[in-house]
Amino acid sequence: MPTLGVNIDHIATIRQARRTVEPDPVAAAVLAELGGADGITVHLREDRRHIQERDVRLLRETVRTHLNLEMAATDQMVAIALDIKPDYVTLVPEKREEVTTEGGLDIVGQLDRMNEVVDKLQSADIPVSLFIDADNSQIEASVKVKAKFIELHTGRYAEAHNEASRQKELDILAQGAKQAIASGLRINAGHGLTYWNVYPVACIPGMEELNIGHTIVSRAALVGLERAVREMKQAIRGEV
Ligand SMILES: CC(=O)[C@@H](O)[C@H](O)COP(=O)(O)O
Ligand SMILES: NCC(=O)COP(=O)(O)O
Repeated sequence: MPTLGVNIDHIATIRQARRTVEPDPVAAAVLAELGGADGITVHLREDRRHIQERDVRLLRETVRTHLNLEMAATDQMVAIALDIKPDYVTLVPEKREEVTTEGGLDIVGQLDRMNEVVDKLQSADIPVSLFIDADNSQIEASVKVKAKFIELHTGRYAEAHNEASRQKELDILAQGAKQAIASGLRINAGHGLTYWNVYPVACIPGMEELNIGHTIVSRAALVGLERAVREMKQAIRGEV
């Protein structure tokens, strides 16, 4: 079965809603690891809407599993990655106005640039994963640029509205995984996975790691709410 990389971006989203210091993603990473996370994933977006550079620097010091830094393939981000040295980098596409990552990277359309970025990072011993759709030509291009991993974008599978389209998207992911492994790539997957849709993706042969965030942070907010209210009542009574 694949390992679990817990994406803690949306802990930082709550903090940034008030530009305050809580909740701290660094504390969240410790708790995620105590809960069994096999890795910690953060997406340092160019617009810094959630995770901040300070978070990545501190996480580099505190994470005991492995740190996966998701980032756009820009010069600024490459410089940050070379300085902080995460355990691996996942290159992702970014649009400023998007609510969340909308699709996979176009490796085919920017082969030279991807080649350059993958080479810079991997020459510094930072393995690179490319976040792509399970598309034949994008997988071939990922092999050409010599990335160690790809992360299959599971967004379309997650958003499928009925069983038939979900099964169709799952078959596409499984076929992409098969092609990638046969070409020597290692495979991860993520985006939009939930407690209800994760298992079929976890069963795809050769899947190494699933990166999951939003659903875990959402559930944490609900399962932790009763205790949080109880503790505030105690605080009001001067008991904590
Ligand atoms: C690339 C990816 O799937 C994650 O980084 C996800 O996008 C979480 O971050 P956002 O919610 O900011 O998109
Ligand atoms: N790369 C996917 C990821 O890190 C988490 O995505 P999500 O579970 O927050 O949709």
